[in-house]
Formats: sequence, structure tokens, C-alpha cells
Amino acid sequence: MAGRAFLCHHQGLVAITPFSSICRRNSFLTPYHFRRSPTAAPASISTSTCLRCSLGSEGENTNANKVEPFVLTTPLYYVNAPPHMGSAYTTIAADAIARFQRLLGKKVIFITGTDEHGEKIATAAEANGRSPREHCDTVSDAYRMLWKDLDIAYDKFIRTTDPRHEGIVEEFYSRVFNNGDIYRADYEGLYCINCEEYKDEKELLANNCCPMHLKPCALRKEDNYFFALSKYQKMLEEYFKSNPDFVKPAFRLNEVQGWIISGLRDFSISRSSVEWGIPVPTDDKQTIYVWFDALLGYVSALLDKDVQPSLEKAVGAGWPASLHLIGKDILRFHAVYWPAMLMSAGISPPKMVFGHGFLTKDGMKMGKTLGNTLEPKDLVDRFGSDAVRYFLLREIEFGNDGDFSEERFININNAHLANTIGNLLNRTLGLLKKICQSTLAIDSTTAAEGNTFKDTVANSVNKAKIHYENLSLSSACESVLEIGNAGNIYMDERAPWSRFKQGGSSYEAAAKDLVLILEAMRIIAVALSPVAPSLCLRIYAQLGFSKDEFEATTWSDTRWGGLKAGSVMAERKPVFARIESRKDGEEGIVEATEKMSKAKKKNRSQGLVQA
Ligand SMILES: Nc1ncnc2c1ncn2[C@@H]1O[C@H](COP(=O)(O)OP(=O)(O)OP(=O)(O)O)[C@@H](O)[C@H]1O
Repeated sequence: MAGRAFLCHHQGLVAITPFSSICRRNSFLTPYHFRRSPTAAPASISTSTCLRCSLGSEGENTNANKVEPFVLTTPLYYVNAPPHMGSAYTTIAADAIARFQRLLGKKVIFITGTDEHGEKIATAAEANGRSPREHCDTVSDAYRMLWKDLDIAYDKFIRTTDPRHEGIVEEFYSRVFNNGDIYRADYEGLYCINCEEYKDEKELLANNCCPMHLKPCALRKEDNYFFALSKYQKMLEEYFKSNPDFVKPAFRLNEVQGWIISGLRDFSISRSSVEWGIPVPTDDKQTIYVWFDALLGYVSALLDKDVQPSLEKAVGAGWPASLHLIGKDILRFHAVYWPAMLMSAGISPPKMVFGHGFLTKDGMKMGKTLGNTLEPKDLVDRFGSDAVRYFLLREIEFGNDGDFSEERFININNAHLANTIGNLLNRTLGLLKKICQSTLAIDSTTAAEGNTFKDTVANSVNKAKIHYENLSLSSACESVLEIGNAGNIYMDERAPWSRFKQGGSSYEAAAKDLVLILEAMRIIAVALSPVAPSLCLRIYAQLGFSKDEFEATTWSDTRWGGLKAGSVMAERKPVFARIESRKDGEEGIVEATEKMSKAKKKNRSQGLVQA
């Protein structure tokens, strides 16, 4: 069993109510699946005391003097299998949001990581002939490698097997326990091992199949520790009323409120049958439920490397999170269980939970358990990170489901990135070389005097900003693309390639027009950089800027006027390679990646590759 080191930790927890007394307190309760009936919120817990971080003066003072960071999280991915396109989807979206917030000048803490405890991990490790630890190391590495390939610039990567995190979980458990919110009871119910969750019979399909994983749930009876979620019913209702933006998109808020109103039931937070987990502080025969453990990863990730870990320090380093970005499959954990757990521990709930839709294949959620996934790595190797990132964020309305379509993948990338943006840049630079030896004849500010093109660009940039702020990532892409469309129309109308031949003022006008287009391209490179950072760096480099200059850009650089007279542009090179459509009889992207995934899975099961 993991984490024997905890014993000494527990000895330091002086203020804990003896656990046996809690068990005794509840042992007479009548069955409601388990031996306890839901109760109202205790008088001792008021919304106001729970909703502020009540972790003591150190945390509060430190916070008061600090600029509040923008703390953004992805789910901590379960390492039962390597990452896939679905995991990439959330992480790419989070990265785009983090990059946008950094452009606004915010101090961003972008947290991602891996959830590494639980029955499913132990089973997956065994199937691969590895110890759980080796298995977690391998799969967690695979996530980090993929994030590198996809240009994911996270600030913190938390693994739930990190001993520092395990200490935080114990401390948190003790707080909740001290608040009288943990009790022991028998439980009998239908368990989905893939969700790692007991299910209500009414939410299951025929043969007690989990609707998400299409696998039958098993009847289990366990003697577990429970979290008294039902005590938080009223507080959650009030919290939702006074924080209407807590869950986004709005239609998911209704769903969550529906769950709460239909009555919250306590849930079990330990497993007696699972060894691969953090032991319950007062009972080393049980381990802490993987969700109770994993959610706390968002808090422990905030700890700085060089500090002695404590809940107080972690919370003081940036909690509450500004935004949890998750798939809709785990909304209940994040929007109901998690805030209640935090309230119990006297810690503020996160500010917002955004539950996006699913990337689907043939209408079904792509997932590790169903195995109907696409390998993002193969797509990145073939088409680059920008193509994958742009497609996912532009194609799928953020919040809704969307199918991966090869045809759309090719068409959108070719039309938008290769043609509207790449080709416009390429032909403008080509003309500039011909007309002005690749040198700008005039400042872009002067070039735009009296020209409405500049206003069109400013208008689209403003729209893009609002869309990014509202997490409407597809619309943000669309607004940036409008600049490219306007640039192409302007170029075609003005035809500088023929005007410059007329000499005199026509030549000057042509030279000026090229500056206008290139300035628009520069603005595109800043405004699209959250979505397609590598592509935008290439655009910036073609405009004569260094990597450092690109990395130092802020949203204020989307204002007109960055290009100066006399600047020399780089040699033109296509910034985005067109994706060729498959010819008759050729294998498609989806088929090819599916085949590769299958081969990898087969190799894995034969122990030929690591992850
Ligand atoms: N098809 C998908 N579409 C969008 N996001 C997904 C998809 N699959 C996984 N995710 C992201 O990963 C999170 C779930 O992580 P997890 O590690 O449990 O992956 P999973 O593939 O859904 O696993 P499983 O199939 O075993 O349930 C989701 O909440 C979401 O953020």
C-alpha cells in the first residue's frame, strides 16, 4: 500500500477528534443505501465563514499584498492509458486561454497534471506487467511529451503520487474530519470502475451499463468512510444563487442546479478494496477515494518547490482557482462535490467551472476506456501543432460536442491558415521584395492615415478580445480570420502588383498598401498566438522580429502601428504547409492514425513499447 510515510505525518495532527467517536456517533443511523440519513447544514457552518479562505493570518496577509494570479486548470488526467485527442482538446483550450490571459498582462498559473491512484491504474499496470509506480511514471511522461509537442506552456504539472500532494490530502482530510463531515458506514451499490464512481440505478442503461463507458457496473458492498455532502445542500443552493457565473456554459448550470435540487446524498470517500492510493489517515486498511485525492491536486500544484508543504501555503499561493476547465463528464465532481469539500475545510470554492463538450467519433465520446481515440501525436508529427490546435478550437463551438472529420480538418486548415493567412503573407512579402527590396517604405501608422482598412482591423481585434474573454474560442478565431479576409479583399481591390508598374504616386501607393497588409499580418500574429503559437512566431519572424520580441508581445501590440519605415522583412517562406487531400485509394488521416493507435496498443499489450 502506498505512503507509509504518512504515519508520522498523522502523529502531528493534534486537533483531530478521535475517529472512533465519530464512528460511534453514526453507527445507530438508519439505512439510506448506507447507515446515515442526510441532515441539514449544521448551525456551526455559515456560508460566510466557509466561503472565504479561513486558513489563518499568514495566508490572508500574503494574499492582500499580492497581485491576484489567474489560476487555470485542466483535469488531472487519469493515467489508465496514454493521452488521446480528447485529453489534448481540453489542454489545448486551456493553453489558449492561459496564453490570452498572459497577453493581457496577468500573472497566470496554468496547472495540469496526472491523476495516478485508484483501482483502474493498478489494473492497467498489472495488465502491462509493471508496478503501479512504473506504470504511472511512463504514462505521466507520455502526457508531458505530448504537451511539449502541442506547444502547451503550462506552469505547473502535478502528479497525485507526489509525496507533497499526499501530505496536502491528509491535511485536508483531517480538516474535513475535524469539521465532523466524515463518518463510517456500509454501502451497497452499483460501481463503475471506469468512472471510479457508485452509480444511481436510474442513470444506467440496460444490464446496468454505464452510459459513458458502455460497460456493466458491478454490485459492491463496502464498509467505507463517507463525506457528508447532504449537509451542504443549502449552502450550495445559496452559493449557486449568489454566483450565477460559477458554472459555464449557462446550460450546464441548469443541469448542475437540477442535481442539487433533486437532493444531495453523502458519498463514500474511501475504498477498502483498493491498495494503490493514499491511506485514510486514521485507518490504513482503507485508501482515500481517488476523486477526493485528485481534486486536491489543483491546490497542491500551487505549492512552490522550495517551501515546506502545507495546505495554508498552497492556498496562499493562488487559491481560489479562477477557472477549472473540464469535460462535461466530470462536472458533478467539480461543480458539486468539490465546492462542498472545500466549504467543509473552510476554503473558498473555485471561481468558475467550465464544462466543455465532447470530441466525438461516430457520435460517441472519444475515450480511453472505449478505445475509440485518435492519436494526437501522429497528427502533430504529420501536420504540426498549429493544425491540430486551430482545427479543434475553430471547428468545435466551445461548450458543445463536435466530431473529428478529416475533411473538415483539411479544409479548415488549408482555407484559413494556408490560404487566407499564409498565402496573403507570402505574396505580400514577394511583392515587397520585388518593389522595395523587402524594406518598408513608410511607418504603418502613416500608411494608414485616412484609410478605413485600419478601422476594420481594429474592429475585428476588439471582437476577438471579447470572444477570448468569454471563452468563445471558435468565435475568437473567426474574428482574427476576418482580418485576413479583409486583407485579401484589400489586396485584390488595390492590385499593388500592377500599380507599382505605373511608377510615381501609383508606385508609392502600392508600397504603402504592402505596409498596410503586413501590419495586418503582424496584428493577426499577436491575436492568433493563443491558438496557433508556432505559426504566429513564424509570421512574426518573417516580419523581421526576433523570437524574444514575439514572446514579449502583449495584447496592446494588436494596436495598429508596430511596423516602422526602414524595417527589413525576412526572406519569405510558406508559414503553413497545405495539407494534401488523399488521393483515391489512399488511406485517410483517421484510418492511418487509428491503425497506428491499434498497432501501438498491440505492442503495448505485448510489452514492446513503453506507453
Ligand atoms: N472525447 C473527449 N472530448 C473532450 N474532452 C475529453 C474527451 N475525452 C477526455 N476528455 C478530457 O479528459 C477528461 C477526462 O479525463 P480522463 O483521463 O478520465 O480521460 P477519458 O479518456 O475520458 O477516460 P475514460 O475513457 O477512461 O473515461 C475530460 O473531462 C475532458 O477534459
